[in-house]
Amino acid sequence: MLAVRPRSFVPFVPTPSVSKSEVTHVSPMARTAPVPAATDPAIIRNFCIIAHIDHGKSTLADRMLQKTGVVAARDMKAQYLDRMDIERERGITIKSQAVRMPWEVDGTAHALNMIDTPGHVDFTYEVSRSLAACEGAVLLVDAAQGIEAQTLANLYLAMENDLTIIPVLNKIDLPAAQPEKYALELANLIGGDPADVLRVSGKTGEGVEALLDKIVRDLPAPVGNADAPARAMIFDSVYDTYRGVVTYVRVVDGKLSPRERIQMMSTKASHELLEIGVSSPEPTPTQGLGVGEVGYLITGVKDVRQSKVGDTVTNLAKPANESLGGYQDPKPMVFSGLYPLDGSDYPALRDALDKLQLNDAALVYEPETSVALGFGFRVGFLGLLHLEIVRERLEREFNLDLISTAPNVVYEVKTEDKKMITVTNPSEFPGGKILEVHEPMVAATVLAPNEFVGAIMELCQSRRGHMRGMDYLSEDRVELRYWLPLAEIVFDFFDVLKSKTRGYASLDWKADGEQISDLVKVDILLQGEQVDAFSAITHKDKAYSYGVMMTQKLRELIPRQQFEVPIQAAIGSRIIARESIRAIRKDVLAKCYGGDISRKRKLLEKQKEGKKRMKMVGRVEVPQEAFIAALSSDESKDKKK
Ligand SMILES: Nc1nc2c(ncn2[C@@H]2O[C@H](COP(=O)(O)OP(=O)(O)OP(=O)(O)O)[C@@H](O)[C@H]2O)c(=O)[nH]1
Repeated sequence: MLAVRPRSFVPFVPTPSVSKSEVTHVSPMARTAPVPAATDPAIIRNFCIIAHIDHGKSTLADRMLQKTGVVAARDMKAQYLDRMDIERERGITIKSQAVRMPWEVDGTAHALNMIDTPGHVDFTYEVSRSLAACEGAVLLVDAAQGIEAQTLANLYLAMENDLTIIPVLNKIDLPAAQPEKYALELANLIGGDPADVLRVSGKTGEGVEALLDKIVRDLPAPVGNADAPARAMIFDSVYDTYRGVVTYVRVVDGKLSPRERIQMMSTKASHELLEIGVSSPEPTPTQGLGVGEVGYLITGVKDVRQSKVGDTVTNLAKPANESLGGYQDPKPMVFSGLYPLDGSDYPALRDALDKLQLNDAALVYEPETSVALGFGFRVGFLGLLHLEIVRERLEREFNLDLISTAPNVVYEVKTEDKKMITVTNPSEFPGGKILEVHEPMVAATVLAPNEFVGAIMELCQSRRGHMRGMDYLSEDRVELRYWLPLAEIVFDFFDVLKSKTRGYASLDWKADGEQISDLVKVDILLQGEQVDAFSAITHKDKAYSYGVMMTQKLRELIPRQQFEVPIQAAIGSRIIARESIRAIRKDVLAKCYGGDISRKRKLLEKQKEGKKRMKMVGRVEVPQEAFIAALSSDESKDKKK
């Protein structure tokens, strides 16, 4: 599937505390001499670390930075490469970074370029581009957990890119580690001898030097044509407040030099190379980047959409004929409406989205209005994690209070006159006769101990899944493959899976075609008026339960009014569920007793404030909290993934 992820606004300024002299000084051994300039491809090794989430990639990467002397121990903060605050808090890697590290083997100084990759399924495209920039991959597996779904998914991606794989077991310091068992599992998976599986601890540093040696010895050096027109692949592109967009590239052929003009092959846009250099790990300008080298470019462009992940950079004066291929535009998979709680924040929300987009090529949005929620935006995301991150940043960095509508996937609807309509919002679902509704599908892989096979099958079946296969990875671990509708998997599937398997199952999925399904739009009516924010597209068999769930929930959330309020769920004009809120008589006089005018005024002020928070839907007053509570059911469920 496709992906580019949100970027940080972290200033790209060298840290004064890591000066060059210190770097050599702190080096733990003589093997970490400074990387020579103008590198001969024979001494370069480009690799990445691939792993299931939480298996310890970032910790190992940190330890490598320390062992190679590029970061002094005292400057080491946990997860040096995960710069974004949200990343640190959640302990996940969202953006990838490339770092150059010196490492000497048999008296020869080598330059190791390590590309840290994100692990979440929303950002798989990022992983695949990072892999394409490497010759080898360290396949890292937690020695207390064994192979998980993303271990497999990433391994397959690495194999598709013809990478040399170095299998490594991490966390061997843990008392629960079972290196023998999992070395065998790994060896069965990729072939080879279990004794060749390296054992390391990112935490204590044990085995890390042996791993660096193995990277130098086992991985092939990059090959390319130094005399050909330049071709470099963009594998990351980050917006920086001071310098504009910083683009990370891997040079395949030719050379890129400072001050020359370069061209982006997909858009044909040309830019001047203001600066070119390598990260070690702070940016260090160089006289250019040659075959096999990994580094950064600064051209002064202000928007990452002008420098997209997967695109090929070439010289404008001597352009290459063919791009490196594999370029895809990021495609949003999940849409949600974002509305400011306070209507007057609408321009601020628009400005904030504009700013975030500078740094996130995958973020798309357009204005939308809702009867219930007022002015807002329909925003497209790569997945729920992407949605949460964007929302959190809008709230945190731009101080906005937001309501988001229940997320939905994109449907293609064929109407009676054979027109195909793309529906990103349930309210766009056409009313008349519908011939077909196409929904996006995913190929999902679940890994779990075999005692849970029954529970997993039951869950996938209830989510309209089609089984595609099942394999035993070892005697007690099974891999199940399903074809499932994206809409069924993207929201709470992982949570339910975890609870049904006591946390032992892991999940990975990628977009895989579409299917025609029996889908309908369920509307929610209050006092006979449709509330657009609550409409949903569901499978026909699930429409009734959605209707009942939503009407019951709203009955609890909406305060009693002075008249009876029917809450109905309907498919077209057919009512499928109904609840009603009984009437109350509001004793307005009770608030005004006593003669003190200031007290009366205070009461009036309070009432006015209360009214402000009410949204009028027809004649029914719906407190904003009811919208939030009703819409929040599907949110924040993807966190643990
Ligand atoms: N005991 C022990 N714990 C480790 C080791 N390596 C990592 N951890 C812990 O495992 C957890 C996950 O480590 P990370 O480095 O954040 O894992 P990651 O794979 O980078 O995770 P993402 O960035 O979310 O993909 C952290 O709590 C680490 O402290 C190790 O060698 N031994």
